[in-house]
Amino acid sequence: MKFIESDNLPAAIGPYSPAIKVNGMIYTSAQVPVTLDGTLVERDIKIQTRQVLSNLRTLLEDAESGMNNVVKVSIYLENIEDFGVVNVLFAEAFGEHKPARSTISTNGLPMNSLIMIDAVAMASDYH
Ligand SMILES: C=C(N)C(=O)O
Repeated sequence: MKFIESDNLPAAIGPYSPAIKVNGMIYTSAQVPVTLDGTLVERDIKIQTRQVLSNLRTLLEDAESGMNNVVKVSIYLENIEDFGVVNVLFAEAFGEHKPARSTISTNGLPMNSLIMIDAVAMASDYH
């Protein structure tokens, strides 16, 4: 098992690793909509979704994987009404690649975020 850290991402906001690599697979922690310096972006679902997807992309690339290697995504929303907007931005981020996905709305997210996303992906050296 390898603990993945990245200098290109904000620090974890709790006692967990950004991602773990095991058996050729990358398991990411849920990404929150914060910038590299740890600042929470504006409380707007489009801005927060783009930041989370950007953080996820950076994390996966630093873990020798990538968006096209993603197998499963989990999305956590504060408001299920944001589902449609998130779908549009999700499709932009993943393009033709369509991972398996689950989306749930929750009663509150860390840092009062509107969205968090985590993923399971194949590492590029997976056989
Ligand atoms: C933000 C998280 N991934 C967490 O608190 O688990």
